[in-house]
Amino acid sequence: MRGVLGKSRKMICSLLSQAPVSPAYYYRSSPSIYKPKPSNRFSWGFLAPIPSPAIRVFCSKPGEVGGLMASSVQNQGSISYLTQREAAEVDETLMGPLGFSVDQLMELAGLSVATSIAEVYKPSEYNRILAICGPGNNGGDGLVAARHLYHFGYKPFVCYPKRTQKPLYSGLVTQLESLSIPFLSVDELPMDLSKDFDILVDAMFGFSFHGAPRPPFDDLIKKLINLHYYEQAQRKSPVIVSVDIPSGWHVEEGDVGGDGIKPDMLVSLTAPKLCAKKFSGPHHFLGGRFVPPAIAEKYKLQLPQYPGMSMCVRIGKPPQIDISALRENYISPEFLEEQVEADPLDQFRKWFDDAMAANLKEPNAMALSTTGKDGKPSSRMVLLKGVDKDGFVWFTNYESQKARQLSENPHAALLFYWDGLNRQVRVEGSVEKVSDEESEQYFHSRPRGSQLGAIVSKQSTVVPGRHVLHQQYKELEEKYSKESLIPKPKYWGGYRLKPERFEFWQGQPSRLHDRLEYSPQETDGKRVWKIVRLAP
Ligand SMILES: NC(=O)C1=CN([C@@H]2O[C@H](COP(=O)(O)OP(=O)(O)OC[C@H]3O[C@@H](n4cnc5c(N)ncnc54)[C@H](OP(=O)(O)O)[C@@H]3O)[C@@H](O)[C@H]2O)[C@H](O)CC1
Ligand SMILES: Cc1cc2nc3c(=O)[nH]c(=O)nc-3n(C[C@H](O)[C@H](O)[C@H](O)COP(=O)(O)O)c2cc1C
Ligand SMILES: Cc1ncc(COP(=O)(O)O)c(C=O)c1O
Ligand SMILES: [K+]
Repeated sequence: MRGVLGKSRKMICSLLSQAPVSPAYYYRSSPSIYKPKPSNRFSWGFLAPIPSPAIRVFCSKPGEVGGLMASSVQNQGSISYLTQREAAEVDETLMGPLGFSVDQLMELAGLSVATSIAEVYKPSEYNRILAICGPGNNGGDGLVAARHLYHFGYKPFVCYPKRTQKPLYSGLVTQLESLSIPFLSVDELPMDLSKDFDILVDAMFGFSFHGAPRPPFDDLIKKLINLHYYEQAQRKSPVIVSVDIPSGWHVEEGDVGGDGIKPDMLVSLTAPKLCAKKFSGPHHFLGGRFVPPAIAEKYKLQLPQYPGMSMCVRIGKPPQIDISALRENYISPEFLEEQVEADPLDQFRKWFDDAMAANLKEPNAMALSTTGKDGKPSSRMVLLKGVDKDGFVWFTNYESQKARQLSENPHAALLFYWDGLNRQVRVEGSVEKVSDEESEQYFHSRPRGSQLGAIVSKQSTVVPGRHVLHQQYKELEEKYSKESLIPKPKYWGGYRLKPERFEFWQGQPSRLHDRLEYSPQETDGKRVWKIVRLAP
């Protein structure tokens, strides 16, 4: 089967560098979550999937995103809590026999704080951040977090009233100044923080706090406490994110008098401290993904698994989900008629290259919708395995539901959704089977396991149990030793959709999306594509 482009990824990326905007300009108000770089070579016709961590998020109110699910959700009862002495000991061990420097730990701790914030609070709704940094390492975490949050697209400010000239800290200050991040003195802070900031990062004190807060931190802590009364008066107030310990709380007994700050988020570092048991805010995260087994064993740490490559993990359950508030506010470059390719296939290739360059997961995954003679539509995901001037190709079982419907009604719709770029592409047309040669060639290009799977699976029929499939698979594995050719089943092969309509959709703010439709017109006996803009 001929693919259309045999371009290497390098060539595609260099093409992209001439593109008016790079994928980085496509902006969803969703947090920047690290995605691994793809390792697979890319060429048209045979596209390999790109692994990336499965991350699902839920939100609880406009602009607020819940948190990581799956293995990160733990019953808080099974979590360990460190005493103040244990916390100090762990740090000493990490920075002594275990070879870490305080710079490294502070960098990782600050990054954990920033990623925890980004998991929950979208920069489009919670953009202005004030990091209040104390005189010790907790303050250093705050300085590091401010720098990362700047690069995540937030607008950070820093209040760092008691500075030390230690190179580590003055270096952090220089880094922030080089980004023109404003430093505000205590006197420069507004009396009422609620109007000027969306997030307050409490990086004043960590596990070395003791006694009563001394100036100027006593007043700063009071400012944060007062916000709680605004909240009670139903006034919008900034969320408070406490680093490691809610400042002013007793490191072990917590908010002893009950009149301390009430953070919305607590980012415990390395492991939660005893005071975290008294934390009742909606978002408790763990950061500091550097705990070696020696420490975990010594302190019998029970901690949630970090998912994928994430630098933070939620402790406990995300807050109740308000599904109606689940939305992204798409911000993208405008998509204009004068910019697009005359041939929709060229336009598709351009957008597909962008999706590949943006490292989106399986950009060749598409929803395939079919309808049989009963007029009842059905949809499912399939993988695009080739596209050229003749059409869009996928492979499947010729006795499945989709196959039955296509035999009754040989028309279908394809839908690509490239979320990282706020884009969807719709392709509709008539469908026919590809040649046996194409099916044979593709079938034998698949991993042997997939070939055996295709034989085993009477796709879309009822099976008594998964063990039946696995037993049959095992028998076939023995039957077809490593070298022998696995015969393609007659009931397996490809389909090609010959496009009769395309629509390219680019998400825009306020739902005023760009939609450009291509439909075929006969002009002087030639088929040309007419391009119109559809209302969003
Ligand atoms: N393992 C990790 O993930 C790492 C976490 N880190 C962070 O470091 C803090 C602990 O840092 P440390 O410097 O030991 O302590 P603090 O940041 O809590 O603060 C110490 C300074 O605060 C002063 N202090 C103490 N009590 C008061 C008070 N009541 N009023 C005013 N000032 C106070 C204290 O002064 P002293 O005179 O008491 O010495 C210090 O100047 C930990 O919690 C993490 O956030 C690191 O990043 C390393 C890795
Ligand atoms: C991302 C993804 C890609 C898929 N790709 C294919 C494919 O290329 N071919 C296929 O037969 N099934 C594929 N499937 C499985 C189909 O979604 C579906 O379960 C199966 O084809 C049966 O559909 P049917 O009963 O409607 O025919 C894929 C599923 C997912 C989630
Ligand atoms: C059941 C099934 N058949 C076929 C395919 C086509 O893809 P591949 O050849 O890469 O397995 C897929 C892909 O997910 C699939 O799930
Ligand atoms: K703190």
